[in-house]
Amino acid sequence: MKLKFTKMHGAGNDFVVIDAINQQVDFSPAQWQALADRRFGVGADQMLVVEKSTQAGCDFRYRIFNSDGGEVEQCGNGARAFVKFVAEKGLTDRRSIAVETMSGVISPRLEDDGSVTVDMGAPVLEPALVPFDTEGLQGQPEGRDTLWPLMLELGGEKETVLVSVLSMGNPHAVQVVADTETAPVELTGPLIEHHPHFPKRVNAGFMQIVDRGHIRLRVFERGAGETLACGTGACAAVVAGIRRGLLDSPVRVDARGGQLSIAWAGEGQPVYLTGPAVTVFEGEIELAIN
Ligand SMILES: N[C@H](CCC[C@H](N)C(=O)O)C(=O)O
Repeated sequence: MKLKFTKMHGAGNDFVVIDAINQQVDFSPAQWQALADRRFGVGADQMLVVEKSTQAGCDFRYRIFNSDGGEVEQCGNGARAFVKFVAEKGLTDRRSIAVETMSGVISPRLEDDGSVTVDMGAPVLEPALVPFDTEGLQGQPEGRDTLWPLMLELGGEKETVLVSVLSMGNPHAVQVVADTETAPVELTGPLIEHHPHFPKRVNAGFMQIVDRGHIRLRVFERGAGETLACGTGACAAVVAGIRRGLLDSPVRVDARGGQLSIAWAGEGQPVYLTGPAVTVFEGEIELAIN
């Protein structure tokens, strides 16, 4: 079957965006993986699916599939591409929309300068809801945050990393490192992603504090590996840094693929993510796997 898609990115985190209102889209994990493959398919970190919402007050439903084929709860960079896509395709004449996701309603808004600001909702800080199993772990309070020790096994060597754990609808484990460029992201990222204390796996963030309003961030994403930017990862890192007393809102986040800005007014308040959304090309693909 032929599928129309739009290739987009948000600060280098790249997406295949699909209108499932005017096309029939019902793929298996294997088909999503095939679409995301950078050699045999279109190639993307995530696939974003646009549907009509049945939820009162919502304009659209937004489904997200990682390049490993798994459906997930949230994607911040994708939310910016989503609102640009529906505006460009004439699926709405509104610049600010309410979008239903697996983890609740988010509200992206197209700004006059072409950037997009997304109300990502409030962070979830209760470990059990992340979900994170704290059984057998001794948390260490730091400010209003708690640092949790994760034991990692690396080539027979044991290493413990201290992480902040929270959810932006999807799970995040964030650690502070001296220098993101020399941080062992490729080595420890997968070990954290698959750590047994995270029953749904986890996105692993590596944050370098530049000053109280500026961080550098790399994220080894659940189900996608390291990406050039992670919107929910940027939200999680800034929330963790503010709770630890290391950062003041708003915070500039330098990802490898571009710059994001995060604002958070504190406990119970929504996190605002601002950044670019770029359309790269339109395409059509005949999906071989049925
Ligand atoms: N890999 C993430 C989903 C994509 C998040 C990221 N691309 C963003 O911009 O938030 C997860 O499994 O939770």
